[in-house]
Order: sequence, then structure tokens, then C-alpha cells
Amino acid sequence: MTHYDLVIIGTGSGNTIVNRRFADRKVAIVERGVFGGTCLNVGCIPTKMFVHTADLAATPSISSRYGVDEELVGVRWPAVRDRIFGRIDPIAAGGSEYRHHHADNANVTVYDGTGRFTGTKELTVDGKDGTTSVLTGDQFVLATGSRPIVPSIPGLEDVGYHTSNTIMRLDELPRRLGIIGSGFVAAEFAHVFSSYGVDVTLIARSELLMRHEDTEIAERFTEIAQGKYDVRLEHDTVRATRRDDGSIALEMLSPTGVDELVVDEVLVAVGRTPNSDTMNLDATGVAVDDEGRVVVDEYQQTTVDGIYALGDVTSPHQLKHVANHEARVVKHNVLNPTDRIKSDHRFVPHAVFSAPQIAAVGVTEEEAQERGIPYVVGRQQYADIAYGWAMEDTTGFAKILADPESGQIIGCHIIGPQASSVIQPVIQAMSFGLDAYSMARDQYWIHPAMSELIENALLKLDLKAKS
Ligand SMILES: Cc1cc2nc3c(=O)[nH]c(=O)nc-3n(C[C@H](O)[C@H](O)[C@H](O)COP(=O)(O)OP(=O)(O)OC[C@H]3O[C@@H](n4cnc5c(N)ncnc54)[C@H](O)[C@@H]3O)c2cc1C
Ligand SMILES: NC(=O)c1ccc[n+]([C@@H]2O[C@H](COP(=O)([O-])OP(=O)(O)OC[C@H]3O[C@@H](n4cnc5c(N)ncnc54)[C@H](O)[C@@H]3O)[C@@H](O)[C@H]2O)c1
Repeated sequence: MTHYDLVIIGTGSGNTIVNRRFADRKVAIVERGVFGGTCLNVGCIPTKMFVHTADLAATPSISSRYGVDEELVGVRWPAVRDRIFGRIDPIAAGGSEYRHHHADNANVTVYDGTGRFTGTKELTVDGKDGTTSVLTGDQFVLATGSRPIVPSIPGLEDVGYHTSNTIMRLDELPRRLGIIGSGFVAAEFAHVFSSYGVDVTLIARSELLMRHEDTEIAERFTEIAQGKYDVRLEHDTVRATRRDDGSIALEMLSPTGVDELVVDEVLVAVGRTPNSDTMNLDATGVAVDDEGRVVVDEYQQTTVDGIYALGDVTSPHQLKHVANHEARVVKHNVLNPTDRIKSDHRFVPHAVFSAPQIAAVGVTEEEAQERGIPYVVGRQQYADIAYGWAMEDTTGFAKILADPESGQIIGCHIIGPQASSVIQPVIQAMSFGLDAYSMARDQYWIHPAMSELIENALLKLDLKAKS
């Protein structure tokens, strides 16, 4: 049994905690999978590299509108895939090598295996090499992330399916791809694979795609998706069967009866579940909620003193910027137990890197109504600002919700070009309490940049303070 000052389980955002400020502490890092976690290996980074390639592949479909005739000659899938993972895999390997062997990490021991608690502050690691190690620690950080949920559809296991963990490493592009799900992962991969020439079908149980977004945004996204992919709304997949020709038949129940879809590959994208169950938390006093999330307080501490948690294993947001923020809070609190800081989850933004992009922060209009929050709305079409007009955009818009009295922004929802970047000044205004009127009037907005979308949406807010 070896004792440590600090034991970290999981090397996604958990790996960002240890730096030279921990030089005088004995640290153990436990990882059962690939070093670097979801974002680097199977999440944000590779998906956005595929999205960028898809954006390029998609330009011929719209360029002739501008008098530029392009033709997509082909997408060399192995070249696309191998370029992306040829850049990513060495980073994961380098991160592992650094923690294992670099002099900076003389105080750090890496355990390659699965950590499971065998006492309140005792962890047994079942090593990938067959060894078993028992570690105790003064402080622990649970940073074990989440994994894709696989619904129990009869036949699905037998026909085989992909999740976001495997779909990016396909040997070859399928002719037809069925995507079960209608959230982030479904929207991004639909764009990627359809831009590469794959026939994509989105199978949604709900009436709308991206139903967690503000309804106007979800409706617009669904409308656009219906023009690009085969979209089956209100379809519940109930059976999967392998046919003699090797294809996969999906049977779905819809409001009008039984429907069938034949595809070559299936991507399951119905959400992710926290990896709290990988650690045998019953051996500790660490509480887990009904959704399997580790319960933490505002300091990211679990129900056991000195055991902290961060990221997807505890957060309903399941976003990398949230995991990184929480890792910074945990780092501070582990180093300064008598002067701890709180995490800030007031204004957590997100973006969906599909085509078009979606970005949002704060409450939706429906949430404002349900919660009785007073608000005014400012809407702005991309078509009516100079750059959107230059692009001849016809579908994008922003809506900003603000308190009519104080002018404080309470929500912003954008669908359209560069939405993920255009939203950033709104996040800044909300975080620092800048009111909409001052934000619109008391600074320059570069003309004719896309950010004029925000300036104009702000100016359209019917605020009491406006003179
Ligand atoms: C396809 C996809 C695209 C995404 N795109 C974005 C995006 O564009 N922007 C964004 O903000 N977010 C995105 N996300 C979400 C983002 O990847 C996650 O929110 C983030 O990576 C979570 O980080 P984490 O540190 O909590 O967990 P992880 O990075 O998942 O790290 C957890 C680690 O713990 C290890 N582990 C688990 N159990 C044990 C155990 N018992 N013992 C030892 N090790 C264990 C796992 O192997 C893993 O390496 C995306 C996710 C996916 C799936
Ligand atoms: N750009 C980004 O930031 C990004 C990209 C990808 C993933 N992520 C993160 O990863 C998480 C997981 O993504 P996701 O797309 O898997 O989940 P999601 O929660 O975004 O969407 C899942 C959708 O599947 C539906 N669903 C649930 N069960 C179903 C079933 N049996 N059949 C059909 N549909 C079903 C849900 O109603 C939901 O609309 C996201 O919530 C997000 O936090 C973020």
C-alpha cells in the first residue's frame, strides 16, 4: 500500500491540475483508457477537425450562388481520418510519456488501470498489465468523465453499432448512415458525414431536433436539416436486424405506424452517462444523484471531506470548458483548503458545430416564461446585417433576452455563420454585469463584421432605461 497526498482518477481535465505548484506533494494519477480523456481523443478536438473538413467539402453545394462554380471531386476518407488522428494520437502518447517519465513529474506516479474504492480514502487499481496496486490518499479528485448511453434496442448489439468513440475511425465511409438521436453528437456528425457524400438519416424520438435549444432555434435547425438529410421525427427505434446483403434494417414506431430504414452503419447518439459507477463509490461516503452524477458543493467537494469531483462525472453540462473551469477551482481548493473558491456556473454557454452552427447562453424564452422571469426580446436576422447580406444568408438569426428594467442580458440564442464566436461578447457582458444598452452604445462595433448581429439585436431590445 502506498500513501499519496493527492490521487487523481481520470486524465481528461483531471490531468490539468498538477503543475509545479504540486512539486512538494506526492501525487498519483490513475487512467484506465487513453491519456487525455474524451475531448482530446474522441470528443471536441477530432470532431471539430472533421467539421472543418466537412465545411470545406460542403462549399460546392452553395458556391455557384455567388458565381463560383466548384465541384467536389472526392473525399479521401483514409487521408482525412489519418491526418486527424496522425496529429491527435501523438499528443495523447506525449502526454502519457510526460507524466510517466519527465523530470517535471518526479513526484507523480501514473497508474495505468481502473481505480475502484476499497475504503473511504483507499483505492485499488486493477492495472492493464494485470497487476493490482492499493493506494491511500489525503485528498482525491474524481474526474472520470462520462460515456455514451446505448439504448436497449432488440438486435442492436447483434448488428453492431458505432458511438462517437468509434465512428471517427471507420475503415471506409458507409453509403448510408442512420443516426439514432437528435442532440449535439447527431447534429455534428450529420453535417460531417453528409458533407462527405454519405446518405444520412436522423432518427429523433422528439418532435424537433436540438430540442433543448430555444424553441425558435430548434425549429429553424430542424427545418434546415430536413432540407439536407432524411429526418424522421417522432420515431422510436424498436428493432435492428442484419439483412442478407449485409445492410442493417432499423424498425421504428412513428405516429403513423411502423417505419423501416435500411443503412450500412448505425451511430448511436442518445446522450452520455457519468462514469461514477466505475469507481465503486459505495466504499466511500460519496453521494451520487438519481442521474448517476457525483454530488458536489460549490467548492466542487463531494459529500466526503477532501474528495473533490469535476467535469462530466458531476456536471449536468458535459462540456469541456466547464470541466476545465472546475479543474481550476479544484486545483485551488486542493492547494488552499482553508481559503477555498467557488465554481461559477451562472452563465454556461455552449455551441453546436453543425451547419448551421448554434450557440447559446442563459435562459431560453420558454424557460423565462415558465419561471415568470420578466424579459424583452431583441431579434436580428443575419440577412439584415452587412456581412450576412454579403453571404446571402437567409436562415440565420440571433435573439437576445434582457430584463426590461435593468437591461441585464438573461439569454442569447444564435443560429447561423460563426455563431460560436459571435456570441462571446454576450457571454462577457453577462459574466461582468454589463447592461444591454451600455453594451450596444458605449463601444465601437467593427463594421461590417459579423458581430454587428449582436449590436443590432441589442439595439432592438425595448428597454425601460433607453432614452
Ligand atoms: C463527440 C463529442 C464531441 C464533443 N465536443 C465538445 C465541444 O466541441 N465542446 C465542448 O465543450 N465539449 C465537447 N464535448 C464534451 C467534452 O468532451 C467533455 O465534456 C469533456 O471531455 C469531459 O472531460 P472530463 O475531464 O470530465 O472527462 P474525460 O475527458 O472523459 O476524462 C475521464 C477519464 O477518466 C477515465 N476513467 C473513467 N473511469 C475510470 C476509473 N475508474 N479509473 C481510471 N480512469 C477512469 C476515462 O478513461 C477518461 O480518460 C464533446 C463530447 C463528445 C463525446
Ligand atoms: N459542441 C459541443 O459542445 C458538443 C458536441 C458533442 C457532444 N457534446 C456533449 O456531449 C453530450 C452528449 O451528446 P449527445 O448528442 O449524445 O446527447 P444530447 O443530450 O445532446 O442529445 C441526445 C438526444 O437523444 C435523444 N434520445 C434519448 N434517448 C433516445 C432514444 N432511445 N432514441 C432516440 N433518441 C433518444 C434525447 O432526447 C436527446 O435529444 C452533450 O450533451 C454535450 O454536452 C458537446
